[in-house]
Amino acid sequence: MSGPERSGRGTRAAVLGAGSWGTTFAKVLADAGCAVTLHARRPELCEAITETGENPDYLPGVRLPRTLTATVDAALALDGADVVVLAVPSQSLRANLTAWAPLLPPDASLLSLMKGIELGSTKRMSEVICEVTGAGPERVAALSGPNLAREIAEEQPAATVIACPDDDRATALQAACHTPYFRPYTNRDLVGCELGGAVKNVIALACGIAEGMGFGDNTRASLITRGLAETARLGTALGAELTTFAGLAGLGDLVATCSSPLSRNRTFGEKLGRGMSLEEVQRETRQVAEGVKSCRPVLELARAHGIDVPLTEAVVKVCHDGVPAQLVLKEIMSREAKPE
Ligand SMILES: NC(=O)C1=CN([C@@H]2O[C@H](COP(=O)(O)OP(=O)(O)OC[C@H]3O[C@@H](n4cnc5c(N)ncnc54)[C@H](O)[C@@H]3O)[C@@H](O)[C@H]2O)C=CC1
Ligand SMILES: O=C(CO)COP(=O)(O)O
Repeated sequence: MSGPERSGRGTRAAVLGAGSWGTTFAKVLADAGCAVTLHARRPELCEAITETGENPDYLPGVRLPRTLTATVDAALALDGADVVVLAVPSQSLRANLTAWAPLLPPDASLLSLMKGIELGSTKRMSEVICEVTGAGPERVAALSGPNLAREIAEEQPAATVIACPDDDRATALQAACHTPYFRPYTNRDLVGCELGGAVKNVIALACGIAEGMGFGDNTRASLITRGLAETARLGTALGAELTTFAGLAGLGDLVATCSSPLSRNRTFGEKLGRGMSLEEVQRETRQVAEGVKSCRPVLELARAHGIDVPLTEAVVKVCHDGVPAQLVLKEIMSREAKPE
């Protein structure tokens, strides 16, 4: 593996989705030496990025590399791309990708940045990508890890995982985004990495709810640890490797998201824990908090495989069934006593 200095040189990348993570990752790719085009939906955002060299809506104050260009034209962004990065909210992937699929270069690697499970189908994002585009699984990868966008945009050091069943593609993607501040590892366990990313958002909601109810570090550590246990139970039932959950896409991401005030999921949960209704919190939330929608398909997946996921169940009750957090807490704490 080459060093991080410009190891992406010669790679053309299209990033579809100019929100906080799409824009940040476009910067990472450009800093690694790739030629990057960022696709945004709104012309006024494209203009602002082009004119000011910043994304004022999602990353105010962060200078974007001059080599990064923005466009509303998806065909232009995708023309000649070796790497296509998908960075839209999970529940909007299918509709967006249906429009983009005819424009995808035939051999491009398709890299998902998304951390969610599709409502209705209970599919992981890589499964949706294969289904909509007809791409073979070897072309599809997911990037996941403790990667709060704002910190990475500020070039604070962090590591991540690129999961892909094809080793050569994983290594090429690793080179394309390796910078002095962003260190990607490869992994073959796509199921485990995607599931870790999706379920940690649900557990981060639980941590936020606990925070909003006034509880401290013991509660959060208990939720993180038992949350990891239920993620690993579900993941291994779906074919993931147990060791993935001890890695960056498991424990790493869970710790970062559950602890950080930058996390949208944790912040969303905190407002619920303080007594706001789902609708009230949704009204004042501009960016996506994936766990709010993904908690239901995660629970559905768990039930279909006979796996006990009490924390996910608790989050579904608070978010969608209108059960007061105090009552859900009482239920969780009085579950049957058992060995760890
Ligand atoms: N922000 C972060 O720190 C990280 C986010 N992620 C994941 O990356 C994915 C994208 O997240 P962000 O960029 O943070 O989201 P965001 O809410 O900041 O931006 C979403 C982007 O998708 C676009 N979009 C396209 N179709 C849309 C639709 N139908 N509804 C709403 N927006 C639509 C929006 O215009 C916007 O550019 C999510 O799955 C998230 O979990 C993963 C790691 C870090
Ligand atoms: O996935 C993330 C960090 O790795 C971002 O978490 P939030 O979506 O909760 O902000």
